[in-house]
Amino acid sequence: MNKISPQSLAAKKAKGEKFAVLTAYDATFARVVDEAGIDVILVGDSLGNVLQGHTSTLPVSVEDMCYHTACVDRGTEKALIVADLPFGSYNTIDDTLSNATALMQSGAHMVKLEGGQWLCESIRLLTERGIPVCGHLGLTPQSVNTLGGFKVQGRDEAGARRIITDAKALEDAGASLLVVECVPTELGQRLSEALTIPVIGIGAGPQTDAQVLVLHDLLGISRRIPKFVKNFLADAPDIATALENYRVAVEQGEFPGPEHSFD
Ligand SMILES: Nc1nc(=O)c2c([nH]1)NC[C@@H]1CN(c3ccc(C(=O)N[C@@H](CCC(=O)O)C(=O)O)cc3)CN21
Ligand SMILES: CC(C)C(=O)C(=O)O
Ligand SMILES: [Mg+2]
Repeated sequence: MNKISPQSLAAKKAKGEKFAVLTAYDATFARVVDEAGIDVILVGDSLGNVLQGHTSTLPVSVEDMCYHTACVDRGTEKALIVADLPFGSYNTIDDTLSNATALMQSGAHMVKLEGGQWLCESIRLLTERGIPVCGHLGLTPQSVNTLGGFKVQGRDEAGARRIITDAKALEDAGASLLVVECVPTELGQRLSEALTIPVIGIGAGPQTDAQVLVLHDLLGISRRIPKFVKNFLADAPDIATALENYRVAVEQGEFPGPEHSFD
């Protein structure tokens, strides 16, 4: 049984303690991430980019996600495992419940889905059935074709208000965590203040309750490196130390800096 829970993460926020989240997709990296003291491992659909070589997350299947979640589960002792529901796997309530069940039976402790108010009924049903939920707002990569690219979201006041309204709706529906991707620093701060549940930022500035990065980006081996990424292996002797340095930098509020944030 993992030692980190939605409740222990909520308690950290209540005490003003920040925590680190990192992706992993296999047992060996999951073990190294777990041993670095990182509280949450995200089995992200970013595996479509970093493992499969696609230019988006859209081709990733539920089968792919279950396979990698099971691999990560075998390498993890302490961390909470969150698995992405991939593109097209939560279009209907029935699909949402059966695909989330498959991820949980593969070893996930929580599922993540991208979107706002339209997801509230799904989130209510999932939590009623014992499946904790992480929301994902701001730049939602599964919607890259409707967004018109990987662009910063919530730059104007109306857009920022829409994201805050969505975030409160997800929390009210029962979400335990919220990822916010690529929004201005000020909006990252407003979201963290507006919500009781921990807000995990990626390109959302230093004021969020937690930070997440893609493992291969942090190690400096990804094809394209977004602005919000820091290569932690550049100043470390090995991968284990790089991951520990990332965790400490997040916990102490030293990462991300202004050079990794949008204003
Ligand atoms: N390797 C990897 N890292 C990620 O962070 C990641 C993935 N893959 N795949 C899924 C999504 C896609 N993500 C992305 C991809 C590109 C940008 C990007 O190019 N952002 C611009 C912002 C442009 C603007 O100012 O509007 C940047 O400069 O970082 C951001 C997030 C985040 N996720
Ligand atoms: C970038 C993070 C938040 C994600 O959703 C993923 O890795 O798929
Ligand atoms: Mg994802």
